[in-house]
Amino acid sequence: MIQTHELAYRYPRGPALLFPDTEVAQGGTLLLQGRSGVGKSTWLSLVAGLLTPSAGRVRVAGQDLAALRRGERDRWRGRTIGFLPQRLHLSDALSVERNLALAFFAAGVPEDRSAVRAALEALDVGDLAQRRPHQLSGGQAQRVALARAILLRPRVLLADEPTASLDDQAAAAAVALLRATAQGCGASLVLATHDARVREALAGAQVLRLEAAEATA
Ligand SMILES: Nc1ncnc2c1ncn2[C@@H]1O[C@H](COP(=O)(O)OP(=O)(O)OP(=O)(O)O)[C@@H](O)[C@H]1O
Repeated sequence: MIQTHELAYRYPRGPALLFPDTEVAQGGTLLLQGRSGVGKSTWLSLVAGLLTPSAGRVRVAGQDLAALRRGERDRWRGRTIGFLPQRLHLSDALSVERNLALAFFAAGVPEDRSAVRAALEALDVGDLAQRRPHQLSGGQAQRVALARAILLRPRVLLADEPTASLDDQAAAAAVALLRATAQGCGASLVLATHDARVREALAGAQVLRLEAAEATA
């Protein structure tokens, strides 16, 4: 479940953004739409607790984010949010398996190697566990990043432009995979995209369309 109320964010040397109120049910799918620069990535970062709102409130899986102290917020995020960023942020210094293991460290919970193996198997990349990320194709790297995102069975799965660099077939597969993966762990799914193919694939899903509306505060 995600709820936002009068949410706004002002970048120190950038625009002030004001977001429409939103409610996404647990297990629901939200398409976050709007042209480039309108604030989709910012909205995702606010919901993930990576940015602190200038005004308004965010509640995710029953937790009011403003009630969390900084250190608590990082652990909360590690346990609650699965994030598939635009740039995948996999470390080439570590094997695929060790990249996933970092998620336990970030969440402050004991490492569980069998869960790492299970997540990689679920995304059909179990045989790549010992490779380094630079030895993977783009699609394989995305699957690995998705395996990392669901490793701790998040309540919310956030994906930022997951089809941006994919051809039609791969884009359809990525959307289907995200949906199935979110359903598999009962997570709410948010896809930020301006890709018409995703809109078509998820016709009927809840939509939040962001417009270029600057806050006056
Ligand atoms: N660190 C920053 N400092 C100042 N301005 C920023 C910063 N990050 C983003 N912005 C600005 O905030 C606005 C929203 O950016 P954001 O990345 O959220 O948009 P977006 O809708 O995700 O764009 P895209 O579709 O191109 O990824 C843009 O005008 C951007 O230039």
